[in-house]
Formats: sequence, C-alpha cells, structure tokens
Amino acid sequence: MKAKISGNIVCRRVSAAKGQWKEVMIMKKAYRRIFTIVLDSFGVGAMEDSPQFGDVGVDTLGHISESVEEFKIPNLQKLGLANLHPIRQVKSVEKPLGYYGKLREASRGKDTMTGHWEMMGLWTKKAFRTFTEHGFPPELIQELSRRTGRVIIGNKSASGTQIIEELGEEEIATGHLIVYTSADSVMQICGNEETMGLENLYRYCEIARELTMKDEWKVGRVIARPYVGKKKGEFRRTANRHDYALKPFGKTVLDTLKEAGYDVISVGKIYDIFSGEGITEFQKSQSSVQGMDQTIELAGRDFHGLCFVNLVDFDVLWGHRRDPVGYARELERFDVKLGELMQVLREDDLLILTADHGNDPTYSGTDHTREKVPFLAWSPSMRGGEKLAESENFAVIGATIAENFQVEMPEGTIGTSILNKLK
Ligand SMILES: O=P(O)(O)O[C@H]1O[C@H](CO)[C@@H](O)[C@H]1O
Ligand SMILES: [Mn+2]
Ligand SMILES: [Mn+2]
Repeated sequence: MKAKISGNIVCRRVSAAKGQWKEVMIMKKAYRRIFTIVLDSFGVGAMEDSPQFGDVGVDTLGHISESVEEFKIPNLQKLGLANLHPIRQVKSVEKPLGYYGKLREASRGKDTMTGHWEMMGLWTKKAFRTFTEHGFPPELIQELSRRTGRVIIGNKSASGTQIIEELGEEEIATGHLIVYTSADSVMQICGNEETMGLENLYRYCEIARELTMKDEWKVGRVIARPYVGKKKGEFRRTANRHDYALKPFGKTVLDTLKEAGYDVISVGKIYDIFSGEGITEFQKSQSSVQGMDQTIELAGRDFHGLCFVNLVDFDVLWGHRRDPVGYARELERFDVKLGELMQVLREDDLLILTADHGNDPTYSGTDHTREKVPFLAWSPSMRGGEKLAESENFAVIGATIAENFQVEMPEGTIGTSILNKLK
C-alpha cells in the first residue's frame, strides 16, 4: 500500500476488485501539538560501529534490567518498550498502544549536541574535537590562565564528582581553577559557589568559550560546574550548572517551525543544546521529575507546535555515575509521570519518546556509550500500534514533525518522515 501526503490529504492506493488498484483520498488530520521527550542517554543496545567508539556490547536498557530485581514501568510497557527490547522483568504486550522502533545514529559522535541536532535534521559528519588523552594544549591553558588570572589545575579527563573530591580543597585554599574534560567535546570548569562565587565562575566560562571558538581548540561545550561544601566528602554539585554550547552548524527543523509561526517550547536543556536557535519559549528544570511536571502543565495549555523536552537526570545522576539501580528507579519515577501525561494528552496530540545516545551504567569508565535509541510514538487517537523498521538516523523525528506542520526540512538536512505510518 502506497501513500502520498499533500497538505492534509492522504492519497492512498488500495487494492480493488480483480487485482486492480484504485486511489482513494483520505483526510489526514495533522497533530496540533507534538511532544518530543528525550530521555537523555536511554540507549537500547550497541550500534554496529560501537567498537570504533571504544564501546563493546553496550546496552543501557538491557544492562539496567539485568542489574535490578524489580523494575516496574507499566506505561512504557504499554507503549511497546518490552516489544522493542527484551526486559527481564517486563513482558512484551500483545497489542502495544503505540508505534515502536529503534533509531541508529548517522553522525560521528555520541554526545548530547550531536544526538539532538541529528533529531532535528543535522548530520554531523566530522566529530567534534575531544581532548581526552592529554588534556587541553598548553597554549590554551596558558591563555585561559592569563585571562582569568588563575592557575589552572586538573586539565585531564575525569568524572566531575571525583575531580572535586580530588582538587576541591586545593581550589578553595589557593584560588586555582579546576578544568577537566571527558570523552565528549567539553571543557568543564568547576567553581565553589561560596569561595569563588557563581558570577566569577560564569565569567571564566565566557572567557573559555571565547578562546575555544578558535578552530584548533573548538570544543562543543564549555560547562560551568558549580559546587558547594568546604571539604572532601561534603562537596556537592548544584543545579546552577550552565552550558555554553556552539550554535548548530546549520538550520534545523526548529528554525523552520519558528519561522512559520509555530510554538517551539523547550523544557530542560533543549534551549542550551540549540543555543536558543529556533526556540520561542523555554523553561529550565531542576530535575527530570520536574521536567515532566512542566510538560504535563504545558499539555493543559493551548499551543500549536512542538514541545521539546530533555530529561537529563538519567544521564547526569545515574549513567555517568555508573549507578544502574539509580537509573532503574529514575525510569520508574518517569513512568509514573508518563502515565499522568498520557491522561491529559488530547486526541490531536502526538507523543514521541526517544534518547540522544547511550550511557550504559554497567560499562567501564564514566562516559557515554554509542548506542541505538528507542522511538516510541503514541497519540490518544491511535487504535493500537506496531513495530517500525529500524531507521538509519535520528532525523526521522524532525522530518515527521516537519511534515506534520507542513514546513520544509532546511536545505542540507537529512531525515525521512514516517508520519503516514502513524495511524
Ligand atoms: O562527569 P560529569 O562532570 O558529570 O560530566 C559529564 O557531563 C558532561 C556533560 O553532559 C559529559 O561530557 C560528562 O563529562
Ligand atoms: Mn545527553
Ligand atoms: Mn552526559
């Protein structure tokens, strides 16, 4: 059966009597609102090329389920998550409510920006530079030190919570500046809120952002990492983290939606990830549960367009910290909120759940893992769903959104819409 869509009319070829085909026109109602929720780092198994990224046999969802006794995610189950990927404690369902499939990442990378940008059509062919092996080059460090007036310490690849344990007391005593990186293209700068002050930390990060705009030093993000506490064992990072990201390297679906007059509402980190480009309104979140509450509240409001949500706790609190039990509990909390959201969504709403990369909490190290991500789509207007073919990129999401709202995919972007598959 073939279908072409133009405007809201679907032209479908159906088989008629005597082996003939006839074309029928069906009115397809466009969704008025699309909620796209990114469960940050919720991978569903290794990509074929994962070993090239140092990731062998990684599987965020699978290994979480193997690490816990109980795992209650009834709403994700109803949407078909256990049909998509076997889960020890959760049975697959005979009639999933929604459509489910896996998305592969076309871009060279496994970081947040690459993943989200690809969802909205951008194919990152050349990976952002990383500084994992030797830290940042001495010339950059000297320049940062000169401009901030502080000695730089750390300058290596590290886990954010471990490095403040290691160097926090030194920073407080001497006023030195802790700089570290990871397998992502990031320069992270720590600052004790009580002794350095947030304003100073943000100022240093702005300087770092300026310096790292240079081609050979270009990092995807500079991140301010404020923390509180006076001594080892007491240090705790605060929610005043701030990301200074590069702007997307091309136009995304968010831009075309905004230009066409639709609402593009960001919840959580989306605004930072796109440097505000293509966003009409934003709300930051203190936690993933709060992010879901904000989304539920937005669902009670009338808007026309996209609500794009990032829930980062899965990644920051559990994935990077290699805590599969914590990750499972976060998924359970999410599932409760998902149930509440599903209750308030309307017939002409579409919900898409996905992820931006993996972060297998049982894998070695503390970095992201190169994985496929889930795609779950549901609307109260659907009468059951089915399995979708694996998609070769995340941009299927942006393309589907663009087609729904009848806006162009910007030039140079990738992605094929599957709107006509969602019935
Ligand atoms: O170990 P922490 O500081 O949480 O850092 C993690 O957070 C960064 C940004 O999400 C990642 O690049 C990873 O390094
Ligand atoms: Mn991420
Ligand atoms: Mn991360």
